[in-house]
Amino acid sequence: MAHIDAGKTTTTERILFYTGKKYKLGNVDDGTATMDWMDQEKERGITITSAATTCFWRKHRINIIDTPGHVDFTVEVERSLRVLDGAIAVFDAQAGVEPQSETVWRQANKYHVPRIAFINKMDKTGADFNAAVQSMVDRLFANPVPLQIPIGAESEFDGVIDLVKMKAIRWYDPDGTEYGYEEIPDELLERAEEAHEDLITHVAEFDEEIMELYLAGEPIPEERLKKAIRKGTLANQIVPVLCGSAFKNRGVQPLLDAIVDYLPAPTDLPPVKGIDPDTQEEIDVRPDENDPFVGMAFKIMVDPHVGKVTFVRVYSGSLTKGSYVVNCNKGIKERVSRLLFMHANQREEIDYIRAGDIVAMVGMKNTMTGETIVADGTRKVLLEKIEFPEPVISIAIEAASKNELPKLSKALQALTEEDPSLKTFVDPETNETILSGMGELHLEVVVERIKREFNVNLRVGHPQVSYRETVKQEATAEGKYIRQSGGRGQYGHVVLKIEPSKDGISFEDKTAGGVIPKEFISAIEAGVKEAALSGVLAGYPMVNLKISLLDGSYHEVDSSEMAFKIAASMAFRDACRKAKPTLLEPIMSVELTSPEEYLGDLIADLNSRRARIEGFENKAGLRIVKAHVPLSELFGYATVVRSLSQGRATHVIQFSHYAEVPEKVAEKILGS
Ligand SMILES: Nc1nc2c(ncn2[C@@H]2O[C@H](COP(=O)(O)OP(=O)(O)OP(=O)(O)O)[C@@H](O)[C@H]2O)c(=O)[nH]1
Repeated sequence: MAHIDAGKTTTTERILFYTGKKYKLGNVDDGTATMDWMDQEKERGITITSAATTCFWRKHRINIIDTPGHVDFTVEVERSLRVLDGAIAVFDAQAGVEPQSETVWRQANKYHVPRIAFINKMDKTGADFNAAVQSMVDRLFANPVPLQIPIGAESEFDGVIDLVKMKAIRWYDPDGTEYGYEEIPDELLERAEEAHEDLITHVAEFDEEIMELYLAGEPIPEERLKKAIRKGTLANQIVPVLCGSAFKNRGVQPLLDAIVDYLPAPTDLPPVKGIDPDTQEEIDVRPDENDPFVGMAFKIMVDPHVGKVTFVRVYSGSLTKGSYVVNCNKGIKERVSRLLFMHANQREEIDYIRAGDIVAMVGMKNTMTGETIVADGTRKVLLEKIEFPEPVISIAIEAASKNELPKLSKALQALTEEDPSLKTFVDPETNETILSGMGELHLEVVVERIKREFNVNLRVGHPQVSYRETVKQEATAEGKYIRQSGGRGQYGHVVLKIEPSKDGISFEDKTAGGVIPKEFISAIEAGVKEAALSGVLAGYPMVNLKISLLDGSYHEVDSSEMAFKIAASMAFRDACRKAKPTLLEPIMSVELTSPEEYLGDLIADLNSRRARIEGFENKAGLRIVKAHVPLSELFGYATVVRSLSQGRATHVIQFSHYAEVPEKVAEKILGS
């Protein structure tokens, strides 16, 4: 995981090369990287989807997911961190911690994922190992502990010093396959000894035995030190730091050693908590092959050769191909016809999987990302869902001719199944198909895929902001849906209160004494939630509402779920109109990095975009500006930054929060 361009894909490629899964070195720059298999990834030189792959090192199986660095594809990072047990955070030795690394670091914190840091690009001009490590402290509040220091930097970079073994490691051929341990060069001995002592004092903070040995001035055996580093890493108390240059084939084998030595095996982890969907009781899901099978689907992909595959992390038990599983979220049975290990763009058929594996399943039809599957006939378990952010930006698309409509709908179904941050719907007013996603690049990539992979000619509108609606005060309203025109009538009657809340939409039944029979309450809730999908101001989805059902009445014969649903929707819309409805817009956090001389112009420009400047920082001779800016003001921003700074400023935009649209601006949006 890392910021865009830190070198994740290059590092992963090297790992595949040295572990023997690939016989030729692939490069991102000439489009031969195996991990970036989608055409657009090769053309754009970025990772878009995260491919899962398996390799072996020192008799350990390592499952790797190479994640994208661009903010528009954070869902890939989110789901990968949700199912992986450890992470390598790759940093650029010259740039240090960059904005997107902060985001992924927070995501890894959320899932308590132990990490190792790899300071890559030690060969690059301006590479500075110590500054990069310090930036982990300053910007990530991490506790980095170097296990290596570099020998030289920039074009002089020539290997690393292993502070655990207290040896130098040097590589002897351009491919980096031959390497060996040597004595530490004299001129670096003093620095290495200081760094070694630093390592020990760090580890001694949480390992008493090492503290005692250290205080007594006794040598600490290598194995003992490694054990302590492993303990600290697993407990997320320290982050071991290594360095190298993936591009120049230096430093990757020790990184593989560190994965084996310091990152957890599935069996090192505490049981995962699940719940029984029927009784809501908590269940411990243990990483034990002999327990019943429990797995989580975390990615759906259409593989060009095998068709639809579902990537599953196995948390417990084992499964053979051809077995039936039960999807506990949907209560349906699915058959797993084939099991595959994916090696980037190749696949290996297997018969049997077990706890800890990450595997591609073929045959499941209805299981979606984030759903739990168990072996048929065993206890049901629900694992915690994966959270995905809401899309903030939309475009209208249209098939160029009617004949292409079936292909378009097939494309949309496949792509939304694959990508939970992509939403699509038909605008009832204009009849246009709307695609909503995380950013301009995200939607651009999706549109290209529809054109190329599904062969649909498309007309594409301009990007639009996904607004939301909410209310500013409390209001109560009544909804009656009563029809008595011969035969069986309709009778639904509810009184609802709505009020602003912090997030989401919640519904509570506050009626007592059966004024409305239980079986209609869920129809009322469904009616309210459906109505909330399009707000009363301009039809945008409503958020941040608490809805209470206060009162109502029913009719012995005429009441039906449908009648209550309609009554609820009427009451809800009426209450919203009374409760000061208001428009919300997505606010993005923008981080600009620029040489001082362009700062004035860039800030003046930001101010013209309703920006709120949050602060300034200095880093490596550059100025960093942090600001909050409404998304509607940011279309085409990249071009402006480029021209105002002669291409020398860079920026990162990511979603921050929703905020009320100022009245003047809202009038314009609603009037249009
Ligand atoms: N000098 C130098 N360049 C490197 C090194 N590693 C990677 N690069 C270059 O940095 C660029 C980005 O590398 P990638 O491996 O695509 O980076 P990434 O982190 O996977 O990028 P995204 O997937 O798009 O987020 C490419 O041009 C690489 O050749 C390195 O060790 N030294």
